[in-house]
Amino acid sequence: MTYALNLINHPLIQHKLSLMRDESTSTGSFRKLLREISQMLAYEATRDLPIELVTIRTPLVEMSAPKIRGKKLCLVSILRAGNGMLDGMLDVLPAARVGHVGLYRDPQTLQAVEYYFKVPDDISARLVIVVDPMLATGNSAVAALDKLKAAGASTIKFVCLLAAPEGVATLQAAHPDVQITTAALDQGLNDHGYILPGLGDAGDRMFGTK
Ligand SMILES: O=P(O)(O)OC[C@H]1O[C@H](OP(=O)(O)OP(=O)(O)O)[C@H](O)[C@@H]1O
Ligand SMILES: O=c1cc[nH]c(=O)[nH]1
Ligand SMILES: [Mg+2]
Repeated sequence: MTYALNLINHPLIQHKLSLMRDESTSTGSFRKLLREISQMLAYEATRDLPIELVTIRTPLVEMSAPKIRGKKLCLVSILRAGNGMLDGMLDVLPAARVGHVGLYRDPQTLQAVEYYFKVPDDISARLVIVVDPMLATGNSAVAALDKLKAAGASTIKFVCLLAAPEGVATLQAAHPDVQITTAALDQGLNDHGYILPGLGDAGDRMFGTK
């Protein structure tokens, strides 16, 4: 079974995303907006977490109260740009463990090149939420998920800000068990593998490196 794309059409997210796309938006605003949108995407991506009723005492009475049941969380950031989403996700999910996958996209081949990999030892026992703002060709996401599954991860979600149809198709073909949540599905890729209309290079805009 392949998960349907989880496209989040919330007006607040769409408004903030339009500000991020605007080329005149400053580095500081870009970072702040990505953090805010990621808080909301964390909320949407965890909508289906199972809950159980546990007995607690309020200051007045005993009650059966809902709490999240099942696997604990591990957020995984695809460096560098994933770190901009990680901050917002951790605002909402502060107890989550965190892993990092260092990947950059070779500008000629558009293949992902790995330079770092560090995840919690107990990743196989956790629900893994992988974050990267851009799903373009899908090569980086597929490479990250290949490595995470090899390290034992078995329940994985992927959350991004912008997706190209090509990237969604590639990721769903390689990892049909992974649900993709995104704030927008754009038109496609240009000749250099950039998302159109997109927002440019997410890492460079977030860190001011160009
Ligand atoms: O779907 P793909 O075609 O693989 O492209 C998406 C990747 O490109 C960007 O990273 P980049 O390689 O620019 O690295 P950076 O985050 O360090 O800037 C982005 O953050 C994704 O990881
Ligand atoms: O449009 C794109 C594609 C890949 N990486 C980016 O940062 N932006
Ligand atoms: Mg980049």
